[in-house]
Amino acid sequence: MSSTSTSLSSGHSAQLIDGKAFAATLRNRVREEVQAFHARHAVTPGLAVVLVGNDPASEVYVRNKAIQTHHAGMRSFMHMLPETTSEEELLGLVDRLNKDPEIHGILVQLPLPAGLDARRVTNAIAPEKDVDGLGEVNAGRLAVNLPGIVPCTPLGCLLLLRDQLGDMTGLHAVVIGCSNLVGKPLALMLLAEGCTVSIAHIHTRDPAAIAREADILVVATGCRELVRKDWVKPGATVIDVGITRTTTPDGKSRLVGDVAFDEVATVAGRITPVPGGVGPMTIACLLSNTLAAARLQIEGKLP
Ligand SMILES: Nc1nc(=O)c2c([nH]1)NC[C@@H]1CN(c3ccc(C(=O)N[C@@H](CCC(=O)O)C(=O)O)cc3)C=[N+]21
Repeated sequence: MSSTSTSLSSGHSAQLIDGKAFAATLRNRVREEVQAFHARHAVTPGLAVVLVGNDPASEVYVRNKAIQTHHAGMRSFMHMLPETTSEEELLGLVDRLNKDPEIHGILVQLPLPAGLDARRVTNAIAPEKDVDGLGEVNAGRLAVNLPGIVPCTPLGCLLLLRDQLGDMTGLHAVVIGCSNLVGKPLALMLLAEGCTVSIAHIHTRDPAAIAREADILVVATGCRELVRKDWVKPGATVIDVGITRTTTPDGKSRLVGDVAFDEVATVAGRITPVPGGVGPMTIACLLSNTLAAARLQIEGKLP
């Protein structure tokens, strides 16, 4: 759905993958399903978001999450904790949220301030409430192809790719970046789709050469504009997960991705923009995961 050609003067120009429009469609579908769920069980799905410290960028995301959670007909519970919060206090909150029947999903915003063990906190979230899919139970279930809750950003990428490409069997997918949050789970999801998957990371000798083999190229490194035109096979589908905030010479704030968009769009077949690509899909998938978690807890099964 909703692809438009980028208006570049150069010969070949990529179709733009409109993540913002796709996310709006997904959020509407979640809202309808939340209504149907409420009609069956008289239960409103609830999402708890925990933010420790005051990182301004995180505060923006967290506020957006709360607004969109309400729009989807779900309840949102915000927990803003001071930078000085101890690990024991944070684990105590997670424990209370685990036991609270009004909460179906728990997300602890990352990164946590120095001194707090993110692995330990993430693992303390009950697996059936782990809407980020980052705990060992959900991560392990993904690795062995069992149903579970999968991380929001890779899920958003996968939904965009399925919508654009349909059956991906046999396509070569190259994922640049191997984080537990994005690259690694996405590589497993693409493998389950039947793709041949290569993962490039910080120690990869010639990432450009590997990227050039890709039918599907996903970039999740956090290195702004890492991927240039000569990294991309003509006609490839390019998904840009990176978001870096920069300031232009005239003092305006601007978001840039991990892909040099203007030049890559002249060779790629399809490409996601930043902003308006993967970012909005992440939040829409968080809402979808919260409903899935509520179904798992109330109906005993994942949708
Ligand atoms: N436990 C955890 N789970 C996360 O999923 C998580 C996290 N921690 N920490 C921070 C990152 C970042 N993240 C984004 C979500 C939406 C946009 C988004 O909507 N971006 C808009 C632009 C928003 C803007 O203008 O700033 C876009 O790309 O169009 C971006 C980034 C989720 N994260």
